Amino acid sequence: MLASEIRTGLDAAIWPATARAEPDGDVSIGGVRIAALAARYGTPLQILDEEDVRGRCRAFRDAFGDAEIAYAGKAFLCRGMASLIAEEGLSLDVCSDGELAVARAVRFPPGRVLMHGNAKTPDDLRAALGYGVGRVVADSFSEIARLAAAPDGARTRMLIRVAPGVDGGTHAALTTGTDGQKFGFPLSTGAAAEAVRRVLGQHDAGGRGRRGPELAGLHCHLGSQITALDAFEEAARRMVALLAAVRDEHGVVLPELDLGGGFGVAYRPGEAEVDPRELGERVRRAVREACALHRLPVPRLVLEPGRAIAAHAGVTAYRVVSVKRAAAGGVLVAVDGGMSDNPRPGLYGAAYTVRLAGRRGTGGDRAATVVGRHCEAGDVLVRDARLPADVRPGDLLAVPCTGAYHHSMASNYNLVRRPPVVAVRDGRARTLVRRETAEDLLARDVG
Ligand SMILES: Cc1ncc(COP(=O)(O)O)c(C=O)c1O
Ligand SMILES: N[C@@H](CCCC[NH3+])C(=O)O
Repeated sequence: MLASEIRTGLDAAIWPATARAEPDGDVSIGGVRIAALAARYGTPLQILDEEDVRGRCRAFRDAFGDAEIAYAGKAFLCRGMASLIAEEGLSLDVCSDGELAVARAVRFPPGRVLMHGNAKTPDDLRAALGYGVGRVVADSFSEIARLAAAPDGARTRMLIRVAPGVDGGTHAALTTGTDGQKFGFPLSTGAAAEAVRRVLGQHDAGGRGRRGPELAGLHCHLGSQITALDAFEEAARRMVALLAAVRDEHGVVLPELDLGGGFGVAYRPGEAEVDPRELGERVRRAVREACALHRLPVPRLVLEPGRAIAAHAGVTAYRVVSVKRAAAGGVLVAVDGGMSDNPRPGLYGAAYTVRLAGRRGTGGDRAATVVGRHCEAGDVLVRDARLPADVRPGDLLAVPCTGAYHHSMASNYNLVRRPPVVAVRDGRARTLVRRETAEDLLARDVG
């Protein structure tokens, strides 16, 4: 056991920073016990450790010096989270007018908002330009033309999203830096250089000064849940080479280089995870060295971590509804949530750990599969789990590392109501997002 594990009784690499195993078998987070939270808010319940989020924001800021750290809101966004991100001095990456509406609701500083998306709708762009976001990350030639033609277009700043042809070795559905996927302008085909040409070509058209947005720099994002640091280094080198090619062709030194996010986290003990400090050292060194090679000034870096900020802060508490003996041995433990609050096992084969909370189990552990309540045989939350032999209906189970891409990807499948998100800190809990009600479900059903 690691020293940290002995101190908290939990694997610190998996559980939130303030999580503690209590002597009676319960788990507390932010000084509040899961059993107390479940009694007050019901289950399923998504718990967010505020200290954990803040600590990870600071770790990224410390690791990257004067770089801009933009939290990727797609991982988990609500007003409380946006405020916390703003307080910690991070910027915010949004990818829809819906995410922007949340930023707007807390008056997130517009200059620190980046708008992404491979298919931004007219509403997305209107909202971005209307709010005066700091950068729009252009993803297609038609978007470049639309921005040039937009009434507010000339007042915004733009990054061009490049697919640098680097494979981060993650799940195919999460790979976004290679050729042949839908995001960005491929480097290999010359499309990225052509995108730069189009934007800069608008600037001196007819000697009338700049039409369309100012080109602030280049962007790439290799994908998500990547742990190979050499992939980020290689992308940095290729992107700096493109910055140098832009300088050589146009005489323009672009000031910003956004290397995206995608930093992988450990969901289970022993899994690899990106250490922000090591990432910062290696990526900054790769950029510095590439800039020296090309005799370029070092651009201002932007990083966009989503999962690495939010994942570990989240724990989902479920109530056991039934326990069945499984034909293949062990037990099937069915809980009151499932693929509607965590679609990741079904989508990516994602694996989790689970633990009994609220009491101490007896009789040793046995093999268990934790399944959800939905009408699909594939609604499995945790495979290959081990749970106390006496686990029974009414028990609480806690699944760690559910802070990113859980609430944000939750659905109403089977018209199940989405769970609340409750932030905990210093012995207090506060609702960030309340539980959905039957009235909520019926509110849009106007037929
Ligand atoms: C453009 C962009 N930036 C940042 C992220 C955040 O990724 P992650 O949550 O893996 O850090 C994503 C999602 O993969 C993205 O599409
Ligand atoms: N939804 C994915 C991550 C997608 C990243 C967004 N660009 C996941 O849960 O792992």
